[in-house]
Amino acid sequence: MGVGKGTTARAFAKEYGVYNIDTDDLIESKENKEIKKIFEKKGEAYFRECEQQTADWIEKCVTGTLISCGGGFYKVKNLKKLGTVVLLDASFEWIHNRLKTAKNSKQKLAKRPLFQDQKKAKKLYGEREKAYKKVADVVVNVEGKEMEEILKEIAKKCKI
Ligand SMILES: Nc1ncnc2c1ncn2[C@@H]1O[C@H](COP(=O)(O)OP(=O)(O)OP(=O)(O)O)[C@@H](O)[C@H]1O
Ligand SMILES: O=C(O)C1=C[C@@H](O)[C@@H](O)[C@H](O)C1
Repeated sequence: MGVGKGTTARAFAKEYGVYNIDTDDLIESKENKEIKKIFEKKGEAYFRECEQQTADWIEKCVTGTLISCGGGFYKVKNLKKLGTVVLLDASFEWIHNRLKTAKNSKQKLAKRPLFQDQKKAKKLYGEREKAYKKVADVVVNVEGKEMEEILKEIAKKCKI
């Protein structure tokens, strides 16, 4: 969380004239509940089922679209059938530092149940780091880069 998936996806869509969708937004819309509430009322396992359903829908129905996803979405069974997987990479410290200074970061953190506790969040990052790199087709390090540079690198590496 917080590496900039949503912000980058929106900027990329604008620059390259494609549509973008976000799996967290799709789930909130389908469930008619914020993610925080889904975790509270139905639990994480239910949220993960929602992610798998979303992946199944994407596989069946979505083409030519940029998809930003939740931090745990990489675990869906059919990830590699959905398209080119781009990892926006940055260290935990860098992400955390930017979140501390970003103007909407308090709201952002409040919305994400798995990031309420910094120690636990760091542990989760450590557990996922290798798995993210394993599933990624393309890795773009975003630390200290301007958005323009990030977008160009994504486009070049994805041959767009
Ligand atoms: N290139 C950027 N320059 C400056 N601030 C940025 C940039 N990209 C993202 N941010 C800020 O960093 C924070 C996290 O970005 P964003 O919400 O896009 O992350 P995310 O990975 O989509 O998070 P989540 O998975 O929780 O939705 C936001 O406050 C956003 O405004
Ligand atoms: O990293 C995660 O597992 C999550 C990240 C968020 O984007 C949301 O998908 C949800 O809060 C879970």
